[in-house]
Amino acid sequence: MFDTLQDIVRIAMVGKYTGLSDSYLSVLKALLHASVYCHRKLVVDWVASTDLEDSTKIEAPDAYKAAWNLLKSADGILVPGGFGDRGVQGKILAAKYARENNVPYLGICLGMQMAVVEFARHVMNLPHANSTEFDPNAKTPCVIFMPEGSKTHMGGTMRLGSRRTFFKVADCKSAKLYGNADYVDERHRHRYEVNPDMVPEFENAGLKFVGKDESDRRMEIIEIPNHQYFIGAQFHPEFKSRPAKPSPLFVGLIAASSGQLDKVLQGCSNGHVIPGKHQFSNGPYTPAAHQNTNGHAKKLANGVANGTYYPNGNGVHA
Ligand SMILES: NC(=O)CC[C@H](N)C(=O)O
Repeated sequence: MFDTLQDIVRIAMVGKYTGLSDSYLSVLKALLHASVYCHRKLVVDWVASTDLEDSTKIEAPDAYKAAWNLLKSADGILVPGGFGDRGVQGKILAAKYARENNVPYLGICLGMQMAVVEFARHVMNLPHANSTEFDPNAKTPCVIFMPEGSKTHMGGTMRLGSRRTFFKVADCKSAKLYGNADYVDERHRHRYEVNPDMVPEFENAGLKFVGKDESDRRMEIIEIPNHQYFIGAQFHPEFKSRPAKPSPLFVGLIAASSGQLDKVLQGCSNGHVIPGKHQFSNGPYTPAAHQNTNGHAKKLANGVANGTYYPNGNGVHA
């Protein structure tokens, strides 16, 4: 199927490239599933985020030029999840470029958090905005350590696994892509989150938090409504993408990057949901159901410690 596709869609994937991690491979597969759905031949240009940074311009001007050329010739930009501060500035620059030039953008986990920092710095004029992951004493902490976590017990306190996101804005792009669902269960893996106290400021400036958790205090999906496709998710939609069930947010990215978003969104509101539309028939967590489906007791323990856990039985822990 892939080999018969002619029209190319070019996605710049901006990350750290010191060896491909499993999570990048999942993102790659999710891009592929969505591209086949949109009848496009996927070309992924790997852009090392450090190469976009000013320091590279001086130290390795050719790498800097090559990275920016790749970014600028992409139809869409994806910034995946990650940990550690190397290359973070480059991710912020990629989000800025996408936002300012109306280029489709999908930010996943760290890619969403950096889009929030970028928006604070350059739209809201808050030059000291940062995540406390990268500056624990940030003057404007717009991404903060999750209160229920513990800095001294890293492994066990990550917010992990399937959690529920409730759509707060009915006519936003992401809700439509998910088939106008009221909520969706997706997988998580993070320790930091958008500072809920800054949400009204962000929303007044035009960054909308269209998906939140059940507490309404944890931000799950961002959108810039007047941009062609600028979406960030705190969760990892790539983990539930399958060849015949592409992830809706990835379909949105590829559709926007190949001039098909309106058609896809129209299809969604006419009831033609993307085959990847997630199963919503799952009840809230029960230990027996969870253990019967996959038996990952360790993940279960983490999940329960950090709030409500929603198994959904369709490959959540695959
Ligand atoms: N998976 C990720 O991208 C994690 C993002 C960020 N490092 C956090 O812990 O919240």
